[in-house]
Amino acid sequence: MIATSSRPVRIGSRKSQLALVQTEWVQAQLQTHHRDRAFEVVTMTTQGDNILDVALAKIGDKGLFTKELELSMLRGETDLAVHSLKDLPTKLPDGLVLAAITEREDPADALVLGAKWTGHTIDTLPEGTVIGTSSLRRLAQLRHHYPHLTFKDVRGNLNTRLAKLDAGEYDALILAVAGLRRLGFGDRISQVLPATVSLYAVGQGALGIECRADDTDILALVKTLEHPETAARCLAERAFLRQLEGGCQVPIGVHTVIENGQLTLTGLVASLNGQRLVKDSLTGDAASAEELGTRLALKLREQGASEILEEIFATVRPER
Ligand SMILES: NCc1[nH]cc(CCC(=O)O)c1CC(=O)O
Repeated sequence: MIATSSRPVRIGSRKSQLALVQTEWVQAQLQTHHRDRAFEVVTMTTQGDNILDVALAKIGDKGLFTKELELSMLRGETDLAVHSLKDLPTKLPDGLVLAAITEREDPADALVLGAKWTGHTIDTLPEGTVIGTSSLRRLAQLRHHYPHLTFKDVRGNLNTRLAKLDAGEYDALILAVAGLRRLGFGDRISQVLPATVSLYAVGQGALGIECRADDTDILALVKTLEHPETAARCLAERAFLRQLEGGCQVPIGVHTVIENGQLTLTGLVASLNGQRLVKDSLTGDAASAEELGTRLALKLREQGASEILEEIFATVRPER
């Protein structure tokens, strides 16, 4: 007799190539850990996949890439969802939880140069070179360090962006190392940007698995994929962001390391023009990761981050 629990576990995913590669990896991992269960992938389009003509920074809404996946779990049509952790809002809808965080790829940002700039680094690119990025975080930090470069918004999936670079619309792009490597474009990386140039996005390079809070069966299945060190780092980063954000995208970057159980979190809040950067670090027990994140956020607020954030909320808060 087939038990009810042998019904396939349904994994929700976006349809983008990167999302599918990530979800299929999670599916394969779950299958290895739970050979007696069946796992199937259910794909869906999210709001963020449809809005391709508006600069992402101007869309204040949280959860653009996650909402449809969450609604499907709440309706009982899927059992879990796989997200790029950096796209998952720091506050989840009632009834859903972040059940596991998987091992992180390199969380850094990468410089991808157009063919005519081969041999250059971000430091040697001349005045007026056009850099494509759609992230306020990358924009603010790079404007700060390289005011002579020109920045231009770029949208679309990774393939589209690389095609635009190759067509000469940009001289270079800044993209996450993780996404490039996962899609087999690791050889396009010209330079991995050091923390002195660009602090990464909260959760960048890690996958977040979300499920219903009361689904003990799925919670237990998914927990087997958790990577404790990545989880501690990302929980600190997410607590930091949660304390600072106020309903729209802001230039916030982080860097985390764990050594002998001690977690060091570096965080940065920047003004949009990159002229003001507030940056500091805290070290504490990795077991109290979230508390560390919150404390660092409050510390930055005391150092001027609150003024920067208020100014940004006043400028880019979307009209509704
Ligand atoms: N915002 C888009 C996005 N969401 C996740 C990744 C890939 C990297 C990751 O897993 O963090 C990317 C692309 C990018 O930022 O270059």
